[in-house]
Order: sequence, then C-alpha cells, then structure tokens
Amino acid sequence: MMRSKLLSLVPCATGPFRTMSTTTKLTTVEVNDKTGIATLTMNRPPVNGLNLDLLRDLRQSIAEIEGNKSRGLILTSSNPTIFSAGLDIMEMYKPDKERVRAFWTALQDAWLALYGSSVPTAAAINGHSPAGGCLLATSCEYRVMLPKFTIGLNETKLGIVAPMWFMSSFLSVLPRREAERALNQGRMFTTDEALQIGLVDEAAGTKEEALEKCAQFIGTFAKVNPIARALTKQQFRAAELEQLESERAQDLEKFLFFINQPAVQKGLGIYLESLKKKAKN
Ligand SMILES: CC/C=C\C/C=C\C/C=C\C=C\CC(=O)SCCNC(=O)CCNC(=O)[C@H](O)C(C)(C)COP(=O)(O)OP(=O)(O)OC[C@H]1O[C@@H](n2cnc3c(N)ncnc32)[C@H](O)[C@@H]1OP(=O)(O)O
Repeated sequence: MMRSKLLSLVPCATGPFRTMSTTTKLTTVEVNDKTGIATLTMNRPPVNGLNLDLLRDLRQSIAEIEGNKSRGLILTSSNPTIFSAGLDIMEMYKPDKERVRAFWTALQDAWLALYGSSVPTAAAINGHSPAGGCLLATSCEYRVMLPKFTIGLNETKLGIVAPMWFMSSFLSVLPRREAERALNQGRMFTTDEALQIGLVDEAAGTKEEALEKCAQFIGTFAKVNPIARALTKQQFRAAELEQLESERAQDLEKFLFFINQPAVQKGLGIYLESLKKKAKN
C-alpha cells in the first residue's frame, strides 16, 4: 500500500512542535519528535469498524512504530464519539469465503502485534469502545477514557462467544471473577463504572488530556532499560501469545464454523437491522 509521508505542525498540550506523520486512508501515525511517542489514530468512518483493511493497516502501523524506534504507542480515534465499534459485522454477515478467512487472520495478526508489542502501549479511549474496540484497548498496557462513553465485551448479547484470546486481554486487566461475570453478561461499562472496576486506569476531560495522560504513563519507563522492559513485558504475555500462535489455524476454523451457523447468521442479521434502524431515527 502506498503511504504518503509528510511533516506537519500540530498543536498539543505543551505547545506546537514538529511531528513526523505517516498517513494512510485508515490510520495515521504521528511521532512526536520531543517525546519520541507515536500516536496511532484509527480513521475509518463512520464508526472505526474493524474490517479487513483497517486491521491490516493497524498491524502495518504497529510494525512501523516498532521499526522507527518510537518510545511508545498511543492508540486513539479520529472520531470524536467512537473509539471503535468493534469488528465490522458486515465482514461476518453472509461472508465471502476467502475474504472472511483473510479477515479473521488479519484480526489475529493485529492482536498478536498489539498485545505483544515491544514498545509501551496506551489507549486514549475518546469514544465508545464495544467488543473488538474493547479488545484493542485492553491489549494496551494503560487506558485513559473520556466521560459518558461505554466500553466492554458485549459478544454474548449478540449471540457470539468471545474467543480465548479476547478473554486473555480482558483478564490481563480485570480480576478473573469480574472478567467472567462481565463477559457472561455481555456487560458494557460506563466510563465511571470502568474506572471503578479497573477496566480503565484514568478518566480525562478531553482527548488532549487523555493523550497527555497516556504520554505520562509511557514516560514512567524513561529511566528503565528498554530491552529489560520489553523482555519483561513479553514474558508476562508469552503464554497467551504462544497459545494463539500455536492454535491459530484451529482458531480460524472454529470461527468459520461458528459464524456459518444459521442461528448465528440470523442473529447478526437482526442485530445489523436494529443498528441501521437506530441510525435512521
Ligand atoms: C468458541 C469461540 C470460537 C470462535 C469465535 C466465534 C466468534 C467470534 C466472533 C466475533 C466476535 C465479534 C466481536 C465484535 O467486535 S462484534 C461487533 C460488536 N459491536 C457492537 O455491538 C457495536 C455496535 N454499534 C454500536 O453500538 C453503535 O454503532 C456505536 C455506539 C458504536 C455508535 O453509535 P452511533 O449512534 O454513533 O452510530 P450508529 O448510528 O449506531 O452507527 C452508524 C453506522 O455504523 C453502522 N455500525 C455500527 N457498528 C457497526 C459494526 N460493529 N459493524 C458494522 N456496522 C456498524 C451502523 O449500522 C450505522 O450504519 P448505517 O449508517 O445505518 O449504514
């Protein structure tokens, strides 16, 4: 994919300064040359639905951030009210056989890249973050969320079972008892509830404040040996990463089998209709 490089002047909490910015249609990577921190912004209107292209783009941007020696990665959204609406249901509803395989493989790749990233990661959750959006946020090491939005793994409410590795990300943030209950209930948490339970680490009043708090978290590693930090993180996350690596073919087949069940297709169709009806009103 062609990626256009440009230098831009962007305002930020500590004043305007130069950032190196790489833009594709679906994500933007901006590296602050003072802090060395990269901001990875999802930009797929209308709701940052995670489709094949966005997932591939995310993975490519994560690799780019690791390759350009950034000091950390902040994941956020260009949409002022939606971090990500999760997986694009259109990829799973009446799917094309080859595309849906590529789609799930791209999701596995994006998760492995983000959860296993060698750089410190934080999510500035500047909007709603259901299901796959919550997966991305909980794959990061730190979360700052804006008020009056919701976050959670709502899969059971859609008649879907979240795979083990979705649960792994959730479990790396929440105590097992809370994670199990929330997943079984398909519960969406408000910002206040998420803060109280520990699903997010801090609340912020504005996106700029959220980005600043994420940068402060990443700054806490300034005096830590980066190789020791990266290896320590990878040791913590090795079991979950290795489990998906070793079982990804079976995971794909399980997904395909599940998604092709007539009852699941029917449920997704009804859900899509309800979303479209709501959007019209
Ligand atoms: C044993 C296990 C083995 C294998 C595993 C098997 C299966 C696992 C499979 C799947 C896992 C899936 C996880 C997911 O991520 S599923 C997606 C879940 N997401 C949601 O439920 C969110 C739905 N969306 C919303 O709640 C809202 O849209 C919102 C809060 C994000 C935003 O609200 P707004 O009022 O601002 O916007 P809307 O008017 O609702 O929407 C605008 C527009 O976007 C369409 N849309 C919204 N979300 C999605 C989506 N996730 N996918 C596709 N399209 C979406 C919506 O229909 C509107 O479209 P139109 O403008 O009407 O065309």
